[in-house]
Amino acid sequence: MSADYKIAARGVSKSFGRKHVLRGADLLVPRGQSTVIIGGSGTGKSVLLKCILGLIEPDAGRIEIDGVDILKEGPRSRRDIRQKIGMLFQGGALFDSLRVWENVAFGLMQGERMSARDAKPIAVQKLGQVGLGPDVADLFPAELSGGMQKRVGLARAIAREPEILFFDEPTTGLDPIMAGVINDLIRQCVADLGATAVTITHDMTSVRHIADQVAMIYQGQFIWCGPIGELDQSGNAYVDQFIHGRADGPIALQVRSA
Ligand SMILES: Nc1ncnc2c1ncn2[C@@H]1O[C@H](COP(=O)(O)OP(=O)(O)OP(=O)(O)O)[C@@H](O)[C@H]1O
Repeated sequence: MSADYKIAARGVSKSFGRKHVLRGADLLVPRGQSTVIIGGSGTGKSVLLKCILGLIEPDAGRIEIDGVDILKEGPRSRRDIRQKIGMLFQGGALFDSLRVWENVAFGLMQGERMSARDAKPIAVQKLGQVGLGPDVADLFPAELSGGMQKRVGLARAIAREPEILFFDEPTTGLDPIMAGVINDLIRQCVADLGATAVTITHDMTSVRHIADQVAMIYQGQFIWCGPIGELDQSGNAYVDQFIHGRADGPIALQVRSA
C-alpha cells in the first residue's frame, strides 16, 4: 500500500523536553508529485523534514521511504537512503570556507566521488538554472546577498538530480520575480526529472504555483491534506483562515486562550 507513496510518515511524534512539537503526524507523499506543507510558525514543519532526513530521531512513529522504514535501518542504509534526498535548508546552510561552485558540487564530489574538473561545469550549469552567472562560481558565500545565497543552496539541492527534493521556504527573502523563477524550477524538477518534491512555504502564491497536493499542519498533526484544486473548498476553518491570512478564526482563538 505504501508503495504508491514515495514517503509515508505515520504517527510521527517528537518532543524537545516538555515541548511536544510533533504529536502523531501522518503524511503521505505521492511519488513524482509536488507536496507543499503549510502551517503556522513553530508548528513542526522543519522538524518533520529533519526526521525524514534522519537528522532528528523521532520519539515514535514510522517513516517509510520507498516502502523501507528508515527508523529500523542501520547507519549505512540510512546514509544510502539519505543520498536520494536533496535539501534546501531554511538559512541556505552553505559552507563559508568553500567557494560557491564547491558548495554546489559538494555532493557530486563527496557522494559520487566526481573530480573537481568534471564537477565544476555541472555546478556552473546548476547556478545558471537558478539565475546566477558563471562569475558567481568563484566567489565565497559571504560575498553574496541573502537571496543569492538561497539560490546557491537551491543549486546545491538539485545538483545531483535526486529522487526526492526538500525545500524549506525556498522563496523567502527573494524578490517576486526571482521567487517566480524558483517556483518554475521546482515545478520543472518534478515534471522533467520525475522528482518527488516536499516544500515548506508561507508564500501562498508559491503554494498555488508549485503544489499538486497541500498538507496543513496544526499543533503537531496534519489536519487537512488534499489536491491544490480543493484548497479553496477544504471546508476546514483552520485551512481557510490560514490561506486567507485572517486574524480571526479558530487559530487566533487558540493563540488567545493559550
Ligand atoms: N533541535 C531542537 N531542540 C529544541 N527545540 C527544537 C529543535 N528543533 C526545533 N525545535 C523547536 O520545535 C518547534 C518547531 O520548530 P520548526 O522549526 O519545525 O518550526 P516550523 O514549523 O518549521 O516553523 P517556521 O515556519 O517558523 O520555520 C519550535 O518551537 C522550535 O523551537
